[in-house]
Amino acid sequence: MTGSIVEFDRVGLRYGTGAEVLCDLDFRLSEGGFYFLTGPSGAGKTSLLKLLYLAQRPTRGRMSLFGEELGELPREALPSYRRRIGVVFQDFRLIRHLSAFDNVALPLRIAGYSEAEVEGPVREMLAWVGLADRASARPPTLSGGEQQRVAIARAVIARPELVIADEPTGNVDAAMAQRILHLLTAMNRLGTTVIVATHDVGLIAATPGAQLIRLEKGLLVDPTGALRHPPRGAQGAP
Ligand SMILES: Nc1ncnc2c1ncn2[C@@H]1O[C@H](COP(=O)(O)OP(=O)(O)OP(=O)(O)O)[C@@H](O)[C@H]1O
Repeated sequence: MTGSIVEFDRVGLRYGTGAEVLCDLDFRLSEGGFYFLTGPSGAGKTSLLKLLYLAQRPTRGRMSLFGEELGELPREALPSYRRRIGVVFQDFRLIRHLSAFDNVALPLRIAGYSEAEVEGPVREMLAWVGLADRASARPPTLSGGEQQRVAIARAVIARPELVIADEPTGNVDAAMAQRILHLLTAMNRLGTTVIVATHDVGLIAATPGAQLIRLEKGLLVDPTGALRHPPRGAQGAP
């Protein structure tokens, strides 16, 4: 049986003094699984992803990541956790003054790779996402779809243990969406756990082995209980 990479135990989140936007979330994600997070606009998908990539802390309940309970972790420990996670943000968050190449290279440089080790993989990844000829372009000169592809390349380049992607195909055409899905499923086969928030039913249909996590008004819809108690050996890999 695979272990859980993420465990939520009655997790709730509210922003400031507002109502809870996530309530009583109880679920586990298996190491090596592929998950789609779905639900209507405003259901709380981005908020749930923010908890996973440690941009927000739960206001209630307990959450563990990579087998560690987060409530007990000092703030200084968070960066080392974040380095194990690749994130594709809904609004990309590229560094404006760095070229596409340097944006994608960033996680490798932070991890201490030499320039000789960075060059080849970054060029290869940019070629994979169709941006070989845009390597020296800065984000403000790239289209939305091109920026999204740089963001995806940056999220996966350092082979993180967990990839979290918020609508990663929202700005690209159907052929590029398939290519991005292929990249994510290939990483998943190598052992990376992947969670993708999406409204794209075509993407979900093209990934038959993936598991669905559905949120509605901040609540997890899990009628079979499969997300609370994953069956033995469940991986969800396509
Ligand atoms: N920083 C914030 N401060 C206050 N409320 C917020 C904040 N971010 C999100 N919300 C509220 O939390 C709820 C869930 O928003 P969230 O962005 O998580 O939904 P979503 O499912 O990702 O929506 P979409 O599909 O439109 O991206 C919404 O009611 C939203 O208004």
